[in-house]
Amino acid sequence: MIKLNNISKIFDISGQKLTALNNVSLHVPKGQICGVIGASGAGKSTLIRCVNLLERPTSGTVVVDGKDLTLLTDRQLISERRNIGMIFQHFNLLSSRTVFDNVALPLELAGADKQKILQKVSALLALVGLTDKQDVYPANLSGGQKQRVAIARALASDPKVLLCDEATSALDPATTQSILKLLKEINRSLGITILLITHEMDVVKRICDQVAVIDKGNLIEQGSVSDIFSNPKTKLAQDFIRSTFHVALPEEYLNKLSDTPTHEKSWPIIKFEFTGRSVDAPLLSQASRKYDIALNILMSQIDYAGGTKFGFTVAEVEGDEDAITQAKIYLMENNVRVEVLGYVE
Ligand SMILES: Nc1ncnc2c1ncn2[C@@H]1O[C@H](COP(=O)(O)OP(=O)(O)OP(=O)(O)O)[C@@H](O)[C@H]1O
Repeated sequence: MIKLNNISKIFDISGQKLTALNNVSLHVPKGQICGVIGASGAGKSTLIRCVNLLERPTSGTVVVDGKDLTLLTDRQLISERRNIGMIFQHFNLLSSRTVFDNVALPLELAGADKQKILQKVSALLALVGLTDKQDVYPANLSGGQKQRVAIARALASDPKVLLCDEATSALDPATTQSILKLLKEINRSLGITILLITHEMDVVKRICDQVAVIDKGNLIEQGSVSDIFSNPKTKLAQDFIRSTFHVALPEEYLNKLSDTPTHEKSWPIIKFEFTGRSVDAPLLSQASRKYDIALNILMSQIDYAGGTKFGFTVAEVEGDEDAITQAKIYLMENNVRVEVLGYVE
């Protein structure tokens, strides 16, 4: 549905060339949700803006629903853009218009009659759960409600594609979850293809089918969410996945932690990280039994993304030094990442 072929975008800033996108190719099949993740300045906004030619690529082609947008006249482009809805981090609602009138705007611009507008806007407000807010002005809405209005407005022209530019970055975690749920519902019920950009792997984990990692204008890794989560190849992808887990040891342990064992009963605190490649078996119990070591679990977070189980467990490991080494080797052989965080008495 979306095909970016060898897109490059070079900005000219007072004679200085800045390559924001370097030969990027991305294909999002119909009905899929694809997330592009990257750090600040990586080129995410430029990439998503190239899809509806808000930003015209310096080279490469943009094909949406079989049409190469780079070949269209301005007039044809305006018409084709009706197929591509877009929502933004800061909602971009018109403050002088009510909720109803904001959603009605694209229909008015397309010359729809009053009856059609009433019917369509009412249905969209019901879809996003804002029927009771139709006469309210944006200033009197919460961030989540504003984004719902923006989603309804983006859907008014029955787009085939929805572009989401950091759509949840200005929202608190609970509201983020509710907006992501709404986007997933829209994707499923209306079959809309979604391309979103984000700097949070949590967003990708929640709703995406595919993910692409962008770094300094280059797409350095892409694939299905389950593939990338189970076998991230680049350090950046690994770091993004790790960032979805928060290793926060209890204060008491942090204060007692030293880099080296201080005496013979100084036990290691070990982080065991499970990826999709880890053998799906009770590995920690097996290691504990096999090598006669005791695991005092301090924290554990296991999650699923794209059907893959991953996460980590942090434990104080008590036992003979050789036994602990053997257990570590056993776990590593089963694709568990093992990291000694320090030692406690
Ligand atoms: N209109 C522009 N003119 C000149 N340079 C630009 C323009 N838009 C973006 N850039 C530059 O292109 C690079 C990529 O910017 P972009 O906004 O796409 O990154 P991003 O990943 O979306 O970052 P953020 O998450 O901070 O929004 C940056 O170095 C930025 O300064």
